Amino acid sequence: MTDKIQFNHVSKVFTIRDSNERKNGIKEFTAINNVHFSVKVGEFLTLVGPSGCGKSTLLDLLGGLTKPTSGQILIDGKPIKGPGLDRGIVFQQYALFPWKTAMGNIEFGLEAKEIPKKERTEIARHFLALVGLSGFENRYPHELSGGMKQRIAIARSLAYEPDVLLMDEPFAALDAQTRETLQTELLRIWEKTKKTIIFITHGIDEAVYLGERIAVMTSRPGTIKQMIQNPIHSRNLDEDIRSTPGFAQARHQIWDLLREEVHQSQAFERKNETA
Ligand SMILES: Nc1ncnc2c1ncn2[C@@H]1O[C@H](COP(=O)(O)OP(=O)(O)OP(=O)(O)O)[C@@H](O)[C@H]1O
Repeated sequence: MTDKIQFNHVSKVFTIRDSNERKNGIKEFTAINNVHFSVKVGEFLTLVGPSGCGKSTLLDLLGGLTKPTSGQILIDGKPIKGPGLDRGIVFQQYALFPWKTAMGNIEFGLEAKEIPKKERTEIARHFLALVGLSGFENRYPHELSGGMKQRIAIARSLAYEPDVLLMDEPFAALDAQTRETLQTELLRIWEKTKKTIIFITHGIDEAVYLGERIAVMTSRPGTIKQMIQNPIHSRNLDEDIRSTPGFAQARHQIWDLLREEVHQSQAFERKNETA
């Protein structure tokens, strides 16, 4: 399989204001350092790491919302120049337009592609059905549950047919039961659509349940500590995979890798709190 995405030794340094610094009150802060990995066409990669290790920065770079300080990110062999309709992004907060209905929200991305109204409606209906929300076409976001809103956000991202779906802790704000249901639905959608997915999470269980491969990140500055081929990924979605010994083993392996990173990240946060 060919590479869809390549991170070639990517680093991102932010400049931040700091009154204790001599250099005009400006300090440099390395958020991610020398990140180097690739993702195959149609692959589902989960990225797990401690708080503040640069997960969202990495996704923002992929989305073209910000640029690397050094290194290069390629999609289909070409450097990313900015945001594009080839990449759909789903954030933790649903980011739906409150004044648009479910259909209106899904159709939004299609308007940018200048797809005629009739076709837009057909496509939106198709993706509403794909996320299990047929019948909710005319509901406004405030009339939907958190899980439903996130399904709409996923449908909206899929509707304009991006090759790549970038997901930044999309289920973090949901209750445990809804989260597990949506995780299974996301896998079904992925099997049907064959999108390349990069999914960021704090949760080890979520990373193991979803990822074909799991990238474990170090604490700040974030880099890839280890890339793990998930031994339990090919399975029947109706099976209770979370209770299998393979799942427990993968979970344990990742926790072993993360433990030290989480402690470092917490120590950094405490130090900054008292500074
Ligand atoms: N625009 C910015 N300017 C300055 N610093 C930034 C900026 N964006 C992020 N950072 C810093 O870079 C580091 C990485 O942030 P990022 O949000 O990518 O981490 P994260 O792993 O997604 O965190 P969390 O798991 O808590 O959501 C943090 O210390 C953050 O404060």
